[in-house]
Amino acid sequence: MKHFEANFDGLVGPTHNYAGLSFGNVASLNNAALESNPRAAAKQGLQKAKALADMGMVQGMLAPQERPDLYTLRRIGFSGTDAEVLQKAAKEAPALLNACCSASSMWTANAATVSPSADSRDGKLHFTPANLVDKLHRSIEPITTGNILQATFSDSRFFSHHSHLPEHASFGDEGAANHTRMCTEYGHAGVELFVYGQVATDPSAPKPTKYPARQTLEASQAVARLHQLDDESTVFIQQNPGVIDQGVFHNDVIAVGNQNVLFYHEQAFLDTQAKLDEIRSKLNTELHFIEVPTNKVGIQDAVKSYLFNTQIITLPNGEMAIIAPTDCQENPAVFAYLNELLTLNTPIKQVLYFDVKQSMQNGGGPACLRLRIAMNQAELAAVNQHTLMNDALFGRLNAWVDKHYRDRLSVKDLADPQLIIESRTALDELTQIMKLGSVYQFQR
Ligand SMILES: NCCC[C@H](NC(=O)CCC(=O)O)C(=O)O
Repeated sequence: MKHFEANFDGLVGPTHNYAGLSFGNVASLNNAALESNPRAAAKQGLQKAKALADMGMVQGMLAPQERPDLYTLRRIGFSGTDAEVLQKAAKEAPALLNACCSASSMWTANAATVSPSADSRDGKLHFTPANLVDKLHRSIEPITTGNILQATFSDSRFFSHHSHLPEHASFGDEGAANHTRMCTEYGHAGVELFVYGQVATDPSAPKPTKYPARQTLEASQAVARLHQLDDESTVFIQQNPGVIDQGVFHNDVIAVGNQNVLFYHEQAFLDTQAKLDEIRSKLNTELHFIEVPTNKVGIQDAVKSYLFNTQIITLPNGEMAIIAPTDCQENPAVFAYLNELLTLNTPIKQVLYFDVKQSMQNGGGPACLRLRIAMNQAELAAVNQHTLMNDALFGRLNAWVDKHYRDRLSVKDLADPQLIIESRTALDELTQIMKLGSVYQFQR
């Protein structure tokens, strides 16, 4: 049966804004208080998704979440009408209001960890929504994420959905941003790499000192157990704490894999050589470990340009391409490296640049915007077909964005009660376009 890797991109929500919510994420902090353009953000994401579909890739979209999150605001004691809840929160706890308004679910690399059926003992495709406990504004995502994933991958003959891990720092889980998979063919058993930032149950183990390590080994191991993966098909790698302290808040800011290619910075991991040997022993095939040295691209350039937050995709002709943000073109060291990479006799034969600056300004590159799902033809046929990108969906979603989204939004606009009405009207219509049913609380 045919098998391939699908990308499901997060549709940017109507409240996309810059609130400086992510300590340890340099772009989020540096761009706090910048005015955003939700309409442009959504359209940049749609352009990238459509371009991949046009290249013959399987491309889907995942719906955004309902924001402002009035349920959380009520849960923490703000009462009255919707408008009163917003006004009181804006006055008494503006930082909490900001956290309840983020469109951060757009970064679907953090929505969940996904293991394909080829790797799991029960032969099903497994999903575990990430609990995202390290950041308040993201910790309110997993329940609705689970609803959206179940509405998109609903057929229980093929798909197995788990609940998110316990909501405690010991199980800090950021989903696929800290997970990559190596394989020969997408439909054959591969090796799943789980990259963690700290060991929660061992206080003496290495960890960053300045910024948080969002992913724990305990969380990664729990996901591997839930997904029925064997020791032989998993490798657990610790991220270098030193790079977390320089702004590498997820592994996908410093490494990315596709099939038999692992593209990573020389400083990305601890015990690099031993871990590469382990991958080699567990995946017996020709592997391309493309290590980028510090003297060619420093950590600051990697973080600023998001060289590793690129998507490496296998095109229908079998060649690989890198989908990079235009920020990589604008950084001389990174641009020179990417041009050199194309001459290095690796499977990567082209680099395509996309403007995703609205997302980049919050620390999300092309890879953050997508959730990868390796699947086969039968599984694809079981997916909600109204979520799959094609000319019709692209047209409908662009028209939907034009109709409902603002072209500027600043943090002070988040208390505007009109924004809730606009957002709910838009999402209600979206659930009809994508035939999702009632995934949002306001619809239940
Ligand atoms: N995978 C990319 C995730 C980026 C995301 N940024 C944010 O949430 C920034 C939100 C803000 O600051 O308004 C994060 O850090 O988790």
